[in-house]
Amino acid sequence: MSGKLASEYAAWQKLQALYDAEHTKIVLKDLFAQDPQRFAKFSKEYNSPSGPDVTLLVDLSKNLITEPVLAELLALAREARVEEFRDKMFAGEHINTSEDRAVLHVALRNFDEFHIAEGGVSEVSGVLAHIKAFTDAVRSGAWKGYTGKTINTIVNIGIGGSDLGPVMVTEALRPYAKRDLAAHFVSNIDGTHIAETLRLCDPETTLFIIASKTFTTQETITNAETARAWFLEAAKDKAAVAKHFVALSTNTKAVTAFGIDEANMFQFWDWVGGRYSLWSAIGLSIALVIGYENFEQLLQGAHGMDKHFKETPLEENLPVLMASIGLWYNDFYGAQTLALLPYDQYLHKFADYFQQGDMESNGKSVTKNGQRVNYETGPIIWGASGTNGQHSFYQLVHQGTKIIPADFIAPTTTHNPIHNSKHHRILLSNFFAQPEALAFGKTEAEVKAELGPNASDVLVKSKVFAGNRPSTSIMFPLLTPATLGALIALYEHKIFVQGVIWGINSFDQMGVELGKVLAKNILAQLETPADVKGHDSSTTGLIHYYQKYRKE
Ligand SMILES: O=P(O)(O)OC[C@H]1O[C@@H](O)[C@@H](O)[C@@H](O)[C@@H]1O
Repeated sequence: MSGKLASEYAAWQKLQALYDAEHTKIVLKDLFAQDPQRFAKFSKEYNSPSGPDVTLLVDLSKNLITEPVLAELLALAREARVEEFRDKMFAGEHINTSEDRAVLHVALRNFDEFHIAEGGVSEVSGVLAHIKAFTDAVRSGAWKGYTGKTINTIVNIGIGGSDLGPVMVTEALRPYAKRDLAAHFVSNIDGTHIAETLRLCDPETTLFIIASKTFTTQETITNAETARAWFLEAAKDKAAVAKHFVALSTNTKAVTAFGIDEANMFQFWDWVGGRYSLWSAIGLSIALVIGYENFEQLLQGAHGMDKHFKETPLEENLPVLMASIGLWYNDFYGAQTLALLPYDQYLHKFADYFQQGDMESNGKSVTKNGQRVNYETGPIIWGASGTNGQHSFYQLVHQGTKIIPADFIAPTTTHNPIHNSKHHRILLSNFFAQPEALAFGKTEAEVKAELGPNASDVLVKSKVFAGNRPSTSIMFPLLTPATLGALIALYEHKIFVQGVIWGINSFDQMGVELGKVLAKNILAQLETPADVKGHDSSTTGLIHYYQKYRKE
C-alpha cells in the first residue's frame, strides 16, 4: 500500500482510458469469432503444486476482457504491490493494521512449508493433534456422555465466521459424513433457532460445541447458556458439563468462566480472522462430521492453492486473475454484484459463506491510510445453487438492465450418479447452456427466424437476449475435501488481492461493531416505555408498539 488511492495509479488511469475507448467494442460474440484460440488463451488449468491431487479448470474466456485489458489489469496489480503484500501476509507481518495483527489463515494449513514467525504458529500442529484425538474418540464411540452412552448428535453454537464455514463445508462434504452423527448449527439469537434444535436432541447423547473467537458474542453466549440450562435440567450435575460441552476460542478466561474444562478448549489465535477460521479449531465440527483425515485433506487442498498463489507469476495466478477481472467490472463497468452459482447441490451454502467472506472483508470505504476512496470497493455477493436460480432470478441476469458478472461452478462427476448420472447430465447441460446464452444472447433476426413471419414486433423484441453478459466457469472432477479446500482458498486470495488494490484493510470489521453497541443500549430500555430515550421518533414509535403488544 503506497499511500495512493487506487484511482491514482497510472495503470488505473490507463484502464479508464481503455474502458472509455474500447468497451463498446468488447463484444464476446465478435471476440470469439475473431479468435479461435480465445478459450485456450483465457482458460487456465490448475494442478495442485503440493499435497493431494486437485485440478480445476477456470475458464475466463467469457469475460469482457481482451489481452490489452488483462495486461493492464495485471499492471495495476503490480503497481499496487500485490506481490509484496502477499509476501508480507505469508511472512506474518501485521497487515491488519487497524488491529495490529498478522493475517495467517495460511499458517493453519501450512504443513511446514513456509517459514512464518508469529506467536502461536508453532502451536498449530498441537491443536490439530487435539482435534484428531477428540474427533477420533467421539466418532469411535470411546467418548461417552454422562450416562455412558456414545455421542450421536453435535450442535455447533456460533455465529458469523464461527458458523458459516462449518455449515458450508459440512454441507459440501456430506458424501464423506458419518451418517449416524447428526450435526446441527445454531447461530441466530432468535430463540426459535435453539428451541427447534433442542427438540431434535437428547441430552445424554448430544455434544455442544461453543464456537466463538472472542467468547463474548451476545448471540453465542446466550444460546450456549440456554443449551447448558437445558442440559442441566436433565443431567442435574454440573460435573457432567465437561462431557457435553467443548469450546473453540482464543479466550481461555471466558471459556473457563463459562464452566468448560480447559482440557476441552480448542485454541486458536488472534491472527485468525473469524471469516477465515474454518481451518482452525473452528473446524472441529467439520472434523467430527467428515473425520480428521478428510479435514486434513481440506487443509492440504487449501495449502496447494496457497502455494500456487504465493509462487505463480501474476499472468497465471488464478486468484490474481479472478480478482483483476472482478475489479474490471466493479470499478469500470459499474457492476454492483457478483453472483456465485454452483451447479452442485452440496455447495448450496457457498454463496452464503462468501457473503461474509467477501463483504465483511472488502465492504470498506476508507483506505488503510484513512483516505475516503473515490471508487467502488467490495461487490455484493449473492447466489444460489443449481437450476433453482434459473427458475427464479436468472430472468434479470439475462434480460434485466443490470450487468451481473457470475461465477458458474460445477463438478464433472457427481457423488450421486443415479440413473447412470442422468440427473447430472441434465444439470450440466444447464451449467453449459447458461453462460453460453448469457455471452451470446439471441438476436432479433434469430428470434424472427424462430417465430415465423407472423410474430408481432412486441413478441419478437421481448424474446431478444442482448448477450455480452460476462461469466467465469469453474470445473473440477469431483467435489472432494481437497478440491473444496482449493476452491475456498482461491476465493479467499481473490478477496485479498482486491483489498490490496483498493488499499483497504480486508481483515477488520468495524462496521459490525456499531450494531452490537446500539442493540445493547436499547435492550436496557425495553422494559418500561418511560426508559425509551435518545432515539428518533421512528425508533421510539417502533419500541413503543412492541411494548404495547408484547406478551411474555
Ligand atoms: O467468533 P466470535 O468472536 O463469536 O465472532 C463471530 C462473528 O462476529 C461478528 O461480529 C464478526 O466480527 C465476525 O467476523 C465474527 O465471525
